[in-house]
Amino acid sequence: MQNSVAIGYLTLRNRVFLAPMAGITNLPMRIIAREGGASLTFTEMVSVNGLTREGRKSFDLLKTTPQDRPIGMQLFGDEPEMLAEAARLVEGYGELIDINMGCPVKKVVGTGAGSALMKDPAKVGRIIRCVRKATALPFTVKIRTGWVCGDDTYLEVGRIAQEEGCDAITLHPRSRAQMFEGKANWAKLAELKSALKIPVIGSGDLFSADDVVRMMRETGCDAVMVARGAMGNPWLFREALALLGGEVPVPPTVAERLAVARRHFELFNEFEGGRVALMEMRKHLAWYSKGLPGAAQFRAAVNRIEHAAELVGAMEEFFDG
Ligand SMILES: Cc1cc2nc3c(=O)[nH]c(=O)nc-3n(C[C@H](O)[C@H](O)[C@H](O)COP(=O)(O)O)c2cc1C
Repeated sequence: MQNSVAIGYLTLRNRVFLAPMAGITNLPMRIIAREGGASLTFTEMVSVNGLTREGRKSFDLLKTTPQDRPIGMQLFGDEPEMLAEAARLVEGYGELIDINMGCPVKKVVGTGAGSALMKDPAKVGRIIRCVRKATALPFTVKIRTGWVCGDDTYLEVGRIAQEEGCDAITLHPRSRAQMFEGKANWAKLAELKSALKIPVIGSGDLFSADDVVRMMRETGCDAVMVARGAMGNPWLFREALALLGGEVPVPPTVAERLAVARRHFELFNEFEGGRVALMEMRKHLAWYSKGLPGAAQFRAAVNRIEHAAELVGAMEEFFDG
């Protein structure tokens, strides 16, 4: 289970990916996850409206580096032709195209995109047909179980995705109405896996190496995507890979925590610049320090810091001290 997996012509060196997260899986976070062991990462979702109107902000979200490859570019929109046009525009920016059919937030579903598409499998079919014609890149969709509980469309959407030429499908087995409440229903992931021939990627409630192994065993899914569990814990990837390979996972040492937090800050400085780096690191340091003694005081101190050198000092004191 630790071995490679193919999505279309793209071979990934292992089956543990970093999931797309808007506002979080930017370039520094993706590099950190990759150095932790993730074999594939995704951009934050990018609006096809923005891309087709040549919005600089939308193209900025596709910013990547050679060490951040292979990368999946996640698009959101609801118009088949616009999604196809966006797929053509981004073709040179990454290795895989994914369409977001799972986002539950009002701003997105209000436009007919994200999980609103789970209400209309016929439209999903038109979108996939159109995008499939537009790009030769490996192409996937990421879905939820349906719009509301009791009105599941994931099996129908899954079959359509396979028939129309998707190379893989990711399921986060919650309905749109559930948002992030309750538990992800992994039995539905198992059902989708047995219904399809294309690879099925599992998402939902992966917070430890043990969760990753259990999801793969219980559902038979071909790969997994870690989302919230990777925040402040990029060691989850190496721990999961160790456990999948029959080895005992090794938790991070204090020195590793400090080294990775420092590296994360350096990456933010390199790619985003000073002020953004400081602001972004506040969020990540809250995650890196979660559960450690003195975390609350550390967070409060970090939130007052205005200079890079001071932040590094606070990190050294907290993780090393
Ligand atoms: C803050 C946040 C932002 C997210 N943004 C996206 C997104 O842009 N595209 C997407 O397909 N899923 C997005 N997701 C969903 C995750 O990719 C994942 O499917 C979900 O969080 C379940 O996995 P988890 O339990 O491991 O967190 C987001 C989740 C969170 C918590």
